[in-house]
Amino acid sequence: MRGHADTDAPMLELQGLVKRYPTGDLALDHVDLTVPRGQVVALIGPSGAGKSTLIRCINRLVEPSGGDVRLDGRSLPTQSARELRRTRRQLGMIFQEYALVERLTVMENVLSGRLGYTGFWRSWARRYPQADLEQAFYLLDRVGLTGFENKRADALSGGQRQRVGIARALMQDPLLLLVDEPTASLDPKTSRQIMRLLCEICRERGLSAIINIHDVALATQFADRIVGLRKGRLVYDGQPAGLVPQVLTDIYGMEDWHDAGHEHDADPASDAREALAGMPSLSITATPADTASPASSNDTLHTARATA
Ligand SMILES: Nc1ncnc2c1ncn2[C@@H]1O[C@H](COP(=O)(O)OP(=O)(O)OP(=O)(O)O)[C@@H](O)[C@H]1O
Repeated sequence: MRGHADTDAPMLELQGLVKRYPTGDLALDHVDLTVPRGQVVALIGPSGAGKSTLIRCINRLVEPSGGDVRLDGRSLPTQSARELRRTRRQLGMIFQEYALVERLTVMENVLSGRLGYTGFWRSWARRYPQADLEQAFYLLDRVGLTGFENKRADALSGGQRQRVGIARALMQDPLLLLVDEPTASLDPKTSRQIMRLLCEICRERGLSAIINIHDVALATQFADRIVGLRKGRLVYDGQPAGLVPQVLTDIYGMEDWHDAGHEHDADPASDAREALAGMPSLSITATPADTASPASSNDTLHTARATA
């Protein structure tokens, strides 16, 4: 890994983060979150909870309305455009829709991760330093795409495209990965493979990540920590094992979570069985609501629980 800062600060700190859109929607309502180095956080919550907004406020694709975002000790909201460009190099973004350049090859797409370092003209002339080329080959091998270097992006499957997206983000040598619904367009088996790959790579590299993901089973299986958002507020912050039915109700609202496992068990498709094997959150056994306490003492949790 190259060029990482060496401070004792947490990798990411959100302090009282607020986002109110011009329409009046309050998407984030004073969110506090600290992510240490090397931790993989899954961000879950119902549609409209503010997950994408939170991810985008970190790299200022969406401008926060209030509060602070600190990356490795440096505050982002006040950075000038020039400083922000530099900071964004250190934030690897992986999108649901891959955001590849369709007519470029896999190798060119991966190398575009170095754009922020190499400069436009050098990239345009396709003159990348040897070290970047070697790194791109290495990363393509790591994500399982050796031999695909010269394929055009538009000739790839969804899973292969997401692997390119991961390699491209890693090419930036980021401090933090921001991952927005990486599996939303993928089948269950591919989703699981992609989530496993992402989390393995983070662990290998000591890389922190925030992954916005709808699939609670994948989140609990692969992430170190779960953060649940509801109506822009943090209502769960703790271990995957703490996602008991009462907590799921706090996050998503009323539902019979005990039935969820049975539905999945009944799925006849073998891919789905493979994808769903060993899902901790969906093999939940009945836990009395009054003993179901998440691993966090976050105050907003109790507020939200009271209103759930
Ligand atoms: N560009 C926008 N302008 C106005 N309101 C917005 C905008 N983007 C999001 N919102 C609102 O902000 C709230 C949070 O939206 P956001 O997309 O962050 O939620 P989400 O949890 O990512 O949802 P989903 O899981 O459906 O993607 C919602 O009420 C949404 O309608």
